[in-house]
Amino acid sequence: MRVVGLMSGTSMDGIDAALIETDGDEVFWLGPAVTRPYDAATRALLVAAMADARGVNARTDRPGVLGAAEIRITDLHAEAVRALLEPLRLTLSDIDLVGFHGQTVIHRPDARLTVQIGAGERLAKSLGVPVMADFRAADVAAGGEGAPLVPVFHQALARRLALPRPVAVLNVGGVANVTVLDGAVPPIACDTGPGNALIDDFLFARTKVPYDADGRAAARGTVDEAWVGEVLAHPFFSRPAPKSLDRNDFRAFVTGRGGLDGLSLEDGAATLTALTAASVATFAAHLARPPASWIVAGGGARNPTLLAMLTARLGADVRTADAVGWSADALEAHAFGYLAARALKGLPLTFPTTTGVAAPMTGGVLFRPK
Ligand SMILES: Nc1ncnc2c1ncn2[C@@H]1O[C@H](COP(=O)(O)OP(=O)(O)OP(=O)(O)O)[C@@H](O)[C@H]1O
Ligand SMILES: CC(=O)N[C@H]1[C@@H]2OC[C@@H](O2)[C@@H](O)[C@@H]1O[C@H](C)C(=O)O
Repeated sequence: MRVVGLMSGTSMDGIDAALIETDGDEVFWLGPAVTRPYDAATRALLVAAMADARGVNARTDRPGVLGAAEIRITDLHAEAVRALLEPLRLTLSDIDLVGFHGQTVIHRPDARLTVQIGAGERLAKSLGVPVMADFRAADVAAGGEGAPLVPVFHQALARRLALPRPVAVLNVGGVANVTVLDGAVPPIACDTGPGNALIDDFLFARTKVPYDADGRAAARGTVDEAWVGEVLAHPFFSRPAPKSLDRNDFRAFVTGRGGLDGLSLEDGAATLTALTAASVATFAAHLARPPASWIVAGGGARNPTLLAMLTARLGADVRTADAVGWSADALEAHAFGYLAARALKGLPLTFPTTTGVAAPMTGGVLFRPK
């Protein structure tokens, strides 16, 4: 199948669209990708939608601006698909399926609630292509964490890699999540803690620049190790996998810990970057067999200061997804193309060791164009 995967992650920076060829088991081709950044108005609408989402009790509730945000992002996803295909001289009739993650606005697996806005039916109608959406709902309804979903894709990709095992694939988006692959054993996976979200928020509050470009501010700063240690004392970090996070959970991690107000821009950025690296190292320290090789994807792979801190704190080989022939920027979009193909075939997406669901299960909701 030739599938377009679509991801709009917790950083709310835009939409990634990527082509993939797969039968839902093997990955035959990781194709080209595009990123369509959100404009300021869309980002503001999503921030407002996330605030309104706190009033959601059922998956179908759309209070406040949620309904408007859902239509806006659905139409932007349709544009992203067209923008991906046009330069490749492909048309929509060349595409078998679209995997549409949508935008997470609330994730509370403890309350069996996770909502990704994005109207599958509207997208299928607009594109004239079947759309697989709502990937997390079935797992959460069955008592799973609903995240991470990418481990089964990491496992398929890593089969071909000649790297010392165990291999860990670390995605550093707004939230960071990891998959540990160790031979035939099912992958162990979970969210590890903050990825870039706290760094982004801190940089924006201080400078109105939305992220620490190339980790430059952090590279000049000194880490407040005591603060990092205090945050890591939060029970989330010692809880064994599986476990997942909502972007809003981070507030609880840092509240009441003195904040970083007294630190310079550089020291604050260094401390938050170290927190991301240290939370990954804390996870690794709890494993029976710590990974020998780490592959880093997501926006964090572009941050050399973070990569250096990960190398230092993990004491293992750390390389980027690009360095092993994958795409650090498009890996999640590729993943949702792969997951869509699996879901179409009824193959499992989630497992007891990835989301804590009782038995392997498939997911996704298929929308056919009328
Ligand atoms: N050159 C760079 N230097 C430092 N950080 C960068 C760079 N490029 C991207 N980033 C970081 O990566 C973030 C975007 O990462 P990514 O697109 O992987 O997140 P996401 O997919 O939205 O999140 P998630 O995986 O949590 O859903 C940006 O917000 C920024 O913090
Ligand atoms: C609820 C939700 O959208 N979670 C995202 C988020 O962003 C990163 C991390 O937290 C991960 O668990 C998940 O996305 C990836 C793609 C996943 O499900 O594998």
